[in-house]
Amino acid sequence: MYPIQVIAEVPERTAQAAELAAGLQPLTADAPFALVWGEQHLELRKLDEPKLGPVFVDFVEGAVAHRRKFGGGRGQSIAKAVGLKAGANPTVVDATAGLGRDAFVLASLGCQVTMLERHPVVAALLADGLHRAQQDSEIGSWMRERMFLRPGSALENLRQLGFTPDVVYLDPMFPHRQKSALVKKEMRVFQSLVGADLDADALLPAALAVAGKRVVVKRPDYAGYLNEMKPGMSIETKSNRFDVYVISR
Ligand SMILES: C[S@@+](CC[C@H](N)C(=O)[O-])C[C@H]1O[C@@H](n2cnc3c(N)ncnc32)[C@H](O)[C@@H]1O
Repeated sequence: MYPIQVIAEVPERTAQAAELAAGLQPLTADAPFALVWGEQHLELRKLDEPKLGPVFVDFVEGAVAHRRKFGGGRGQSIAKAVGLKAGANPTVVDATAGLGRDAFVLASLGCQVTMLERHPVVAALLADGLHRAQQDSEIGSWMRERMFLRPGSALENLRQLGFTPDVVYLDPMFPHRQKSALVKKEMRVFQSLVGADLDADALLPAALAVAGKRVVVKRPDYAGYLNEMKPGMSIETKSNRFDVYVISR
């Protein structure tokens, strides 16, 4: 059961809200979370902590858009981790898509990225953000060609991809070490909805079985290796680590 209610704030969104609610059954009327369809977008609110603010996906003007314009381009650690080089744009399956930020960075650098997301609320937020970005006059054309979403469990979806991705990228939720007040407001709402991905270890063998060239796992710098498997190399950033498993078949 998802402790969430679906609300249409404007009449034009009533049908979409009803469709979404039907897919999320059963709902609880007094749920602490609400998915709210407003005029512009779909957003997640934590009703018992309104100060935390809403969570929604914005590839056009949000923080990821800023990073696309002013970030480190192909010199970024995530780009090096997936093997992006001049003339090499690997195809990527992001098997733990979340709010699609990492996937968007890779797509904006030229990768074709298929996102898998099992949490239906997160998948709904992602689908809305993707839809709006695909209509945008600046980024819409390449978004339509490079970013795709398949809702559902990665363990099943990875087996049924129908193609061999160069890279499978994993970033499962890890319990946060920082004091909760220090965690960004948006992340607190997201984390309290999704919780820790306690079954994450199983993703690594599943990813290694389908990736053509490498599997990349993003971890906080204080976390151990996923599935306790030592990677071939690690790329460290200020607070994260990209563990890279190169495939040799
Ligand atoms: C830490 S978030 C990913 C954040 C993402 N890298 C970003 O940049 O926005 C982890 C996400 O993976 C999803 N997830 C975890 N295990 C999964 C699985 N087996 N299949 C599909 N999605 C999964 C969770 O629901 C959660 O939304």
